[in-house]
Amino acid sequence: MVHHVDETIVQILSSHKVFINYQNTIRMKVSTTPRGSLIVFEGCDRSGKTTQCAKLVESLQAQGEEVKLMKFPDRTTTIGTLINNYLQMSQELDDRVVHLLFSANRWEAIESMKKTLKAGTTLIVDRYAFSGIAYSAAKGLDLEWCRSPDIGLIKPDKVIYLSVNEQIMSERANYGNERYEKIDFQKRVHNIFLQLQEPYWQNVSADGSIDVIHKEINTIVSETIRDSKVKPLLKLWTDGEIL
Ligand SMILES: Nc1ncnc2c1ncn2[C@@H]1O[C@H](COP(=O)(O)OP(=O)(O)OP(=O)(O)O)[C@@H](O)[C@H]1O
Ligand SMILES: Cc1cn([C@H]2C[C@H](O)[C@@H](COP(=O)(O)O)O2)c(=O)[nH]c1=O
Repeated sequence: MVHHVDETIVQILSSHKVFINYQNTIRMKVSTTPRGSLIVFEGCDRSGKTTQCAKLVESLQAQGEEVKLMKFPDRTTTIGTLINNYLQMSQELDDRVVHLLFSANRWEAIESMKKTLKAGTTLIVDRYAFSGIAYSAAKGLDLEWCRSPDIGLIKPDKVIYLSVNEQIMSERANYGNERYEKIDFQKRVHNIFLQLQEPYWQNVSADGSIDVIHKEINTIVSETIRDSKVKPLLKLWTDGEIL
């Protein structure tokens, strides 16, 4: 039994889920690992997401963080293969069908994401549910209809939105090869992304050099990882904790 535990010690212990009761005695000790953070990158095509995700993973690893990179769509699964064929225009699908496939492609990853985060590994994710809404709503589908299949996924700790001038993006390598890579369509996508922003979003202007953008992102993400360690994992767009 411990009496009159110092405030600093109380804070350190509670961040590791060791609780002190009202008499300042140690009540319970559950030795759980602090969780990893869910960091999502969003933006239009060729805004630099993949480049920045790779640099971030490299620098976090160099700082000693456990970190894993993921990407949506994950084109390696059966659902991902259908999506890939659609994006490369070798297959036509109804807009609603492909929207639901993109969402299903995220749901098929949820158990592994949950396990990874709970084990203390930070996930860096290249596109998530916000792309799902932005691209489908830009085709004219109802925005709230587009949101509904992704309700209950894991809520990100931070969404980093990379914004780049559409003309600059269109001049980047291989632009135009896939279905959505047209300037007017990307402008509509960008406007919908702006409507989706919530307090946990951070806009980063990505017109500048790769290294300058990386430095800004690194600062944002280091703070997020530090702050989210003791927060519960929440569900996206609905109340509740991910158990
Ligand atoms: N800040 C930058 N300045 C100049 N070129 C860049 C910058 N960031 C990325 N690029 C280049 O632009 C191209 C697209 O970058 P990247 O693949 O990272 O974008 P993306 O957002 O992941 O694209 P997509 O969503 O279309 O797959 C690449 O050739 C990359 O080297
Ligand atoms: C996740 C997701 C993506 N899209 C669109 C956005 C891009 O045009 C492609 C994916 O391209 P990437 O180079 O692999 O990033 O798919 C979408 O329409 N809906 C989604 O949910």
